[in-house]
Amino acid sequence: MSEILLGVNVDHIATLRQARGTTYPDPAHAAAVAEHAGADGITIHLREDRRHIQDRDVWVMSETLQTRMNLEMAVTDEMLDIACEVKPTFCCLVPEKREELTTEGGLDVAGQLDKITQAVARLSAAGVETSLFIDADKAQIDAAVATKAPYIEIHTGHYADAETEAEQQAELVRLTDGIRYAHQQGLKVNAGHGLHYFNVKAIAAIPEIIELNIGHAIIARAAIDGLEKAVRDMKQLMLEARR
Ligand SMILES: CC(=O)[C@@H](O)[C@H](O)COP(=O)(O)O
Ligand SMILES: NCC(=O)COP(=O)(O)O
Repeated sequence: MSEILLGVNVDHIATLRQARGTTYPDPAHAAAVAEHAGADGITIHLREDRRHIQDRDVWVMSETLQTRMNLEMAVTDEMLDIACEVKPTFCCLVPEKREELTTEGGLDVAGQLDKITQAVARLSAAGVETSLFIDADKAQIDAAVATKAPYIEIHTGHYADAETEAEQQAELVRLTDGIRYAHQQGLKVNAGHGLHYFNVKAIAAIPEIIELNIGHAIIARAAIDGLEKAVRDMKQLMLEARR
C-alpha cells in the first residue's frame, strides 16, 4: 500500500505566541523541528483576523522550509494576492467565519463555482497547486472536479467530533466512500481537521489518501512530550495504519 504523508500545521504555536504578544515561540522554528522529525510538509492558516499565523510567518517560512508550504486561506482578493506573491507549493482554500473557534465545515464549492474556479485558475497561473477543503459530499466533490483544482482535502471534523462509536463509524463509512469517489474522479485526496493520536489510524488506513494535515493534537502533545517526539509518534501511527 502507498506511503501516507504528514503535513504538520503549526498554527497553534502562533496561538501561544499571540496570547502574550511575545516574539516566541516562533512557528518557523517549530516548522524546522517538525521537518527534522519527519514532517513531509508544513501547513499554516493565514486567517483574515490574524488570530495566530501572521503575514511575517508566511514570508519567513517561504524562505526557511526544507519541505514545502501548504498555505490555508479564505477565498478573498487579499489572500489570493498574498498567495500569488508568496507562491507556496500548495494553497488550500478553506471557509472562514470570524466568530468560529476553528474551521467548522467544508468550503461550499458547489454554491460559488465561478468564484472558486477563477481562484483556482489564478493560483494555477502563479504556479500554485490548489486544494479545496470540502466535506465528503458528492455534490461538493463534483464541483471540485469542475473547478479543475488538482487536490481536495476532505474535512474529517465530523468524524473527530462524533459523540458515539456508532456515529464515528457512520462518519468513517461516509468519508471512505467520498474519498474513494473523489479518487475515481481523478482528484488527489488529502484529509484533515480534528485528527489525533487515538482517531488517526482509521483515517490513515484509507488507501486513496495522499496526506493528512494535523496540527492541534500534535502541538498539544508537544507541550508534554516535545515537538520532535509528537511528530515522530504521529507519523509512526500513520505508517502502521498502512502496513
Ligand atoms: C482548515 C482546517 O481544518 C485547519 O487547518 C484550520 O487551520 C483550522 O483553523 P485553526 O487552525 O484556526 O483552528
Ligand atoms: N486542514 C487541517 C489542518 O491543517 C489541521 O487541523 P487540526 O489538526 O489543527 O484540527
